[in-house]
Amino acid sequence: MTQESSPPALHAEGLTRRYGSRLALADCDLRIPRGRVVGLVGPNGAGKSTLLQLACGLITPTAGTLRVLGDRPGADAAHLARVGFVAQDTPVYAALTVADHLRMGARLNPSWDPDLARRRVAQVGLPPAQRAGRLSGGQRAQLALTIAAAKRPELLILDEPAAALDPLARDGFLRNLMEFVDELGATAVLSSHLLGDVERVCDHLVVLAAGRVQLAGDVADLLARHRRLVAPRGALDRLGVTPVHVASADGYDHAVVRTADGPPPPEWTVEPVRLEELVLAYLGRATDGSAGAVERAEAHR
Ligand SMILES: Nc1ncnc2c1ncn2[C@@H]1O[C@H](COP(=O)(O)OP(=O)(O)OP(=O)(O)O)[C@@H](O)[C@H]1O
Repeated sequence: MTQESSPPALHAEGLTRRYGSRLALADCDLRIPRGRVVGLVGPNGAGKSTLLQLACGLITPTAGTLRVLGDRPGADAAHLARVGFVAQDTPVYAALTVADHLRMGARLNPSWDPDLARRRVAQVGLPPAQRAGRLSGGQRAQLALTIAAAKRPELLILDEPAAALDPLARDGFLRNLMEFVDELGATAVLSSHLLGDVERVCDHLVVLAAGRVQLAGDVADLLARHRRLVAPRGALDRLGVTPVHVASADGYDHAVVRTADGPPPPEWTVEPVRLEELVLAYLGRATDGSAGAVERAEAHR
């Protein structure tokens, strides 16, 4: 089966999760194809960790369905082995050494790749005899990534893995992540508040806000489907389309619109939209309460 013909990495239909009376995810439909590096972005409390924990089988949906690699998340040990997870605080066992972690990984995971683990530990300079409690935040993140990747998962899920790292450590971490994904031929889903990181490594984007999917699709398609219009303030009223979002500055309106809304009037300056602007436009729209239909760019590859 090719990556395109195999079941999607993640397929949610009407996915809903409540914590008591709090609605963390509301009726989400989402289809993430395989072979992508997916950026999951959204403000605090948007439901990102909830979605990732559902995908790992750590929690179950209140309503709706979620299929991961074609199966119920955490359906059995074999399915668990196909998914690697690096949780938000990149947890490791403080009293165990780096080498202990690798030994434990080998015992617990049938598909463990000892060569990959040893090679990566050496490459990122993790001292095997060092207790994990004495590693820096960046080193702990590298160890957690190494353990998740040495399972040789088909899907690697990372919840804000680089949040606590300095720019240099983050750069190294992301480079490593990309090498892993290439080497494993895996799909990766990472949540992040750092849009620069998402822009750098992700080719698929999911924007969540208030527990709902606001935007989803391959980055190239999403960028091609939107543009930025700039015109003197007030001209927008004559445009006759509903922009995704408008920001005003220095007497000008900057509107992010869908290309499907037709050609812009001649007095408008048309510019390509950047990923950060696109994300902010959809988040702004969700915050304004003007969110309408979810925007999706279906994957073509
Ligand atoms: N165990 C829990 N018990 C109760 N409410 C929870 C629990 N976990 C999450 N929530 C609530 O669900 C909503 C979504 O939380 P979630 O952690 O999924 O958001 P997030 O997008 O990952 O946020 P952040 O970017 O701050 O990590 C929030 O309102 C949060 O308070």
